[in-house]
Amino acid sequence: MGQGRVAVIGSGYVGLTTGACLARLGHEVVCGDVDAAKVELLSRGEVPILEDGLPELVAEGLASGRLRFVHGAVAAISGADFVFLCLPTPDGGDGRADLRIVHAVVAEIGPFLERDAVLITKSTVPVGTAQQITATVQRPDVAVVSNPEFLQEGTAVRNFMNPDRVVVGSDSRAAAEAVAGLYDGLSCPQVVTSAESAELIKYAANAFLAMKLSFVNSVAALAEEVGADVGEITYGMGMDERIGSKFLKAGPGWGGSCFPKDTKALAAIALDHGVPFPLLDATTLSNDQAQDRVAEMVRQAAGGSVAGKRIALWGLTFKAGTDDLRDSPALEVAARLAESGAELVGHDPAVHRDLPIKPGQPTVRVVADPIEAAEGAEVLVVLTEWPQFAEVDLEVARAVSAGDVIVDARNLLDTAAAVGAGWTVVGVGRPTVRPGDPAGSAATDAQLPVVEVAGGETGL
Ligand SMILES: NC(=O)C1=CN([C@@H]2O[C@H](COP(=O)(O)OP(=O)(O)OC[C@H]3O[C@@H](n4cnc5c(N)ncnc54)[C@H](O)[C@@H]3O)[C@@H](O)[C@H]2O)C=CC1
Ligand SMILES: O=C(O)[C@H]1O[C@H](OP(=O)(O)OP(=O)(O)OC[C@H]2O[C@@H](n3ccc(=O)[nH]c3=O)[C@H](O)[C@@H]2O)[C@H](O)[C@@H](O)[C@@H]1O
Repeated sequence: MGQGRVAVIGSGYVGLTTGACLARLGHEVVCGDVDAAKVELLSRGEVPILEDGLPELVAEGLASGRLRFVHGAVAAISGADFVFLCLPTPDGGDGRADLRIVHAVVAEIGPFLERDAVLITKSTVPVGTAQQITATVQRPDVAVVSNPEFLQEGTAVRNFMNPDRVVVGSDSRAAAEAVAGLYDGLSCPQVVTSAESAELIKYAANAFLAMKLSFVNSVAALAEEVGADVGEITYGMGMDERIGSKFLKAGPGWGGSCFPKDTKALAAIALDHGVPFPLLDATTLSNDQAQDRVAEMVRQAAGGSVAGKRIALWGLTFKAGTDDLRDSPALEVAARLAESGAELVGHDPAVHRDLPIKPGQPTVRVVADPIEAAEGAEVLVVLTEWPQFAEVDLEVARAVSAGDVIVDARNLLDTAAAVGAGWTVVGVGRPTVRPGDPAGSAATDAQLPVVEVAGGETGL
């Protein structure tokens, strides 16, 4: 396995996972972050984000001495052969990625990098960033490698340790292969490319996944109009191996810290290079529409207007299994309801404080229990697919609510049980089910029947 001392700059979702996992793979890792309070917490083994398995790995790394946390980037790179940049690259406001933090850190550490160190962008950065960094560093002995990260929040450790692939791209094949060598303990293909290709692989992968979800959410909108069920449709579509069954769940739009910004950033890259790429704008537009549609479902469920009405929100994070609220579709829907005058009470297993939806807007009052959120609510809305919500006693929820409609924007709940408890259930992309109706086609993917037919021998 490739060996070397590793510095990781930025100890957020990506940097902390990278540092802890590389330490598990046997490397000596020093993580540097500008946030002194975070460094202090991490040095004590306290992990400030919800990420399955990460506290255990951090504790293991600290105990073995292979993982350390220091304040600042320069302090982290002393003695490092490999320096990973895991810094924020947010939307700069016009869709383009804002690289100010990346460039500032590169300028800060450039003169202090060890001789022959390799500088690696793990942050998602636009095409040409490796070239720009090379120009900023002005060190012929220092190679720059793009090594994009594909982990998903909530399953970050598992994804890092069992990746579909590791991508490394650079002008220097030797440097790219040395970085790939750090992952030799993992059994996965290693893809060695140019820096430009590696940078684009990351954006293309994220935008493609976002496009897939936008497509499904538009199919869901159509299904609602024609009386079809998106669960049945995606089940049938997903059996085609060229399409695949993953990432086909309709919902309240997609979000998170990366899909929205990366889809816009790729659109900006295409625009800047004079390449028409209309699918990307359509992907974002369709997502806005999906969020609008869920807000409209809630308005209809409230009798045409939510003004002055209490609405219960089950789920606030951008998906289950994470505490991340960045670009959460749940908060996008909440913002639309707040603009229409709704009073919002929310519950989320990973959120323990009231939330300002957006600057200048009212807050979601956050309570500790889903039943408490339902108390006095005119409409109950499921916005995040936490499995805990499927366990709630819907009869009790119905008894404390002021209304009788659930908008299940994740198609999560047991519709038959909900209807049995007196609820009308409005799902995404499927027919509404009311008490007295047959339970309808509320089957989940797992429940759908497949009739196996013995294949004939055609000789083809
Ligand atoms: N969150 C995710 O699931 C994934 C994110 N990415 C990409 O990885 C990059 C980082 O994302 P996250 O880890 O989510 O961000 P984050 O916001 O969770 O973490 C960034 C960290 O960098 C630190 N930092 C900021 N300025 C600094 C400086 N000047 N010196 C040292 N540390 C500094 C912050 O204090 C923070 O701890 C972004 O480019 C993102 O697009 C890629 C794959 C997955
Ligand atoms: O670059 C990144 O930051 C990461 O972005 C996503 O990972 P993540 O943001 O953690 O979240 P996902 O699991 O991809 O979910 C994104 C959004 O799509 C939604 N989603 C996902 C899957 C699905 O079938 N339906 C659906 O609505 C989720 O609820 C969520 O709002 C990518 O999946 C990662 O590969 C990538 O590394």
